[in-house]
Amino acid sequence: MIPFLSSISFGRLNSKILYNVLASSFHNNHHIQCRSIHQDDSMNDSNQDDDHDLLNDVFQYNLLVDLSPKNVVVIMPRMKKGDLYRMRLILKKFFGSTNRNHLRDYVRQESADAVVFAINVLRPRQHHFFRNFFDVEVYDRFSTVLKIFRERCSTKEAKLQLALAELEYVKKNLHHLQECDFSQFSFSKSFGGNFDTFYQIKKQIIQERESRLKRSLSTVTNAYEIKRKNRTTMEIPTVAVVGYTNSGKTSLIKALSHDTSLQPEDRLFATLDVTTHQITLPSKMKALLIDTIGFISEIPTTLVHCFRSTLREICTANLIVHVVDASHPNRYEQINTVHQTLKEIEVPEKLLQTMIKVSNKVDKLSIPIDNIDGIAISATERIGLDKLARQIQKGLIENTERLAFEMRVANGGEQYQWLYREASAIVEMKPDPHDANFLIMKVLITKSKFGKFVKLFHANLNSQ
Ligand SMILES: Nc1nc2c(ncn2[C@@H]2O[C@H](COP(=O)(O)OP(=O)(O)OP(=O)(O)O)[C@@H](O)[C@H]2O)c(=O)[nH]1
Ligand SMILES: [Mg+2]
Repeated sequence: MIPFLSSISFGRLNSKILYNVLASSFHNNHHIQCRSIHQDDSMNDSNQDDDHDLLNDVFQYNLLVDLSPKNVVVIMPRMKKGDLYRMRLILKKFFGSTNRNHLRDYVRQESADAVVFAINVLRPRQHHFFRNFFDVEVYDRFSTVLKIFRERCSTKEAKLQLALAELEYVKKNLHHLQECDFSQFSFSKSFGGNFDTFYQIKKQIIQERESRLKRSLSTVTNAYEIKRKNRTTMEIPTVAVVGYTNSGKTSLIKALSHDTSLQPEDRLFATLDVTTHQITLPSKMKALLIDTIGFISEIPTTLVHCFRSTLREICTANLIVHVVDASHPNRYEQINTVHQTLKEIEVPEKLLQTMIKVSNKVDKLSIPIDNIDGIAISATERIGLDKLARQIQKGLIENTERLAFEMRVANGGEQYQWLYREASAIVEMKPDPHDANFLIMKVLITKSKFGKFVKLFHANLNSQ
């Protein structure tokens, strides 16, 4: 059965009818068809951008379909993002309005198994109300993202980080619980007290669990740090591949590294663990590409913070490659989201300035490649990969202050052996035309190793 996802969006406050209905069906997550049923002509004045946003958001919620092949109704307030004040008013109006009966009829008519509110966080009271009112599972944006993370994360670190994020969510909302009417529950008896006692006990349990989780996380993170430091001492430069979720980061890494274990997927948050993959650049210099978690707009900051230790890989990389899905209608918003998130996790200014922007999926575009911003590539069709590899190499050489130098060494001699072992890359090696016992070697080397070489062999060299 093809999962069916439909969306209901509330109209502007001053419109007579509060919502219009969008119904969409998905085929293998690739294709979206939308039919808009306007309840009232006043909705027809909605500008196209709004509808565009709406469709895009509906598309984002296909991730839910992916998790549970059921019918899902998405309720989407028509308002500017982040306009919390209006959001509250809309919800308030909705609470008191007979429109909710329309919505319930709609949910029943579509035989929906879940209702998603396309807003960041529903208050517990609202959640509780809607859960009973619709008599199906109710999600907000935060719990949707958490649900997906929970289903997909596999490493110990990701699991601990997620548990911490969930706890943040519970903690943040705990004081709102006081607004709820819990008279129907029997907890006060079992806790031997009133709500305050219950609240205090809950708070204490949460605090204890939080410190336990933080302790375990720091052990795991330490092990992770040791690995990272080992990499640093190996002096293999690292490149963090970042971007909006589903932009093609994993596909690009797979194309550059030929690592068949990588599985790009057409779903949001396919990658939830940071992994590294070795590549060889045109100069034969080795580099490690770091596959990272995709960013998403309006991701709750608590979640970003909990993944901070994982995302620290980005801050400590030698270069950042930003992958943009050039075929996505909302690519500019996605670019902004990525920039904002990078700022939020405090990526050093130098890395931001030297960041390489890559426009992926150009095979899906009809415009000429020259008109595309950044380095135009297609990871799956292997377009533009050589140019990108050269650009990565250039960026790495500059950011890691590596030097290129050429010298004449005895074939098989001490200097030859040392350079062979220690240089980042042997760019070129050819016999000396005047003496077959000697070679002309062109190498890439770190500044510190260059110093060592000079000291060890008392060489008088000029780097390039
Ligand atoms: N047509 C086309 N599709 C691509 C290209 N690159 C990636 N894709 C598809 O886009 C989808 C997402 O690719 P991924 O590589 O998993 O994207 P990601 O950025 O790693 O996604 P997350 O890990 O979820 O953040 C997959 O279905 C890929 O096959 C491309 O150049 N052209
Ligand atoms: Mg990925």
